Amino acid sequence: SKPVKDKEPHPDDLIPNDVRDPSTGIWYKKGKFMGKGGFARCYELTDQTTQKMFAGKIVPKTLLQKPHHRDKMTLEIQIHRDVRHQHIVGFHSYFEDKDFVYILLELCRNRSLMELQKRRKAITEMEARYFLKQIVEACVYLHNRNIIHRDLKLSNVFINSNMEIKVGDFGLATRIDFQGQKKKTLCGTPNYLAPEILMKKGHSFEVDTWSVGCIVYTLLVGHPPFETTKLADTYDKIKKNDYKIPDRLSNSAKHLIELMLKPNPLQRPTMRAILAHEFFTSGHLPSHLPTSCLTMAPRQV
Ligand SMILES: COc1cc(C(=O)NC2CCN(C)CC2)ccc1Nc1cc2c(cn1)c(C)nn2-c1cc(Cl)cc(-c2ccccc2C(N)=O)c1
Repeated sequence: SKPVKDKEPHPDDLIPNDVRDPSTGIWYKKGKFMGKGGFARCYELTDQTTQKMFAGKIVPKTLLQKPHHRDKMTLEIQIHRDVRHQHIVGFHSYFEDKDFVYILLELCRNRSLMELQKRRKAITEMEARYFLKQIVEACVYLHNRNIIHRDLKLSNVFINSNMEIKVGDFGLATRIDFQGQKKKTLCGTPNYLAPEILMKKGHSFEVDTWSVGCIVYTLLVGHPPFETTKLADTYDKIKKNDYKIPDRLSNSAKHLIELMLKPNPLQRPTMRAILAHEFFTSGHLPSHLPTSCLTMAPRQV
């Protein structure tokens, strides 16, 4: 008879309940499992001295054996630890023990735009204006520092307890080393893939504009612009720039989406130009949103 494969220990069981940062001596208690992405599992981690809570991204070193994977993790940490902005997830610290790498990040108690969009489907233009402004401000900051995020998507745009946006997950981010440099490779699959990456034409900052265009479209329409049931068909639609904007959207929203989803990257607006677009002045731009927006549309004034 076939030998019964002894049950793999569940990854949770292997992560200690209490972890210590060797460089500070601070102990953290592992709390609730919050999600997983790529090689990482995310748990609440509480500083035992201050009781401050963090989102702890924990990566087993068994998954970082290949130098290529280790280098990617190192690059993610190097880029994220050097940025600091109101609308970018705060990087607190990172450390490792025998078995794991721990990255302590700003905890966003209202999760991400992915959960909000799943629950709400299409949100109002006023809410989209509010979220888009903060996402683009984070991108202006990153692009000014020659950093391309390359994986802007709903689940990487987090929402804190004040309903403020925090862009996170620098796992596919890269630095431009000189003016005009075009990146040729990208290992990983961004969710909202720009055509120039698909067609391997070399890419730069404009891929972030494309991704943010897909985010705005998805928030206002209720589904992604190029979504199909098969990945090959989605790639086909991206290459053909085959998408439709429903008439119910305002002209300024339609115009902005069309600009951000231009097939030719050189025709897409820079992040700073997006902030100057009439979409932001064509309707109310709230300074805050109530948490009720996570589950229902705000009353239209
Ligand atoms: C209290 O704060 C949170 C609660 C929850 C929560 O209650 N999740 C439950 C969903 C239902 N299941 C059954 C149980 C868990 C999720 C995210 C939170 N906040 C949070 C997460 C964060 C960060 C900051 N804040 C940062 C920075 N990175 N991540 C992060 C990291 C990784 Cl590796 C994966 C994901 C993730 C994975 C898959 C889907 C969604 C996500 C997602 N975007 O939350 C998120």
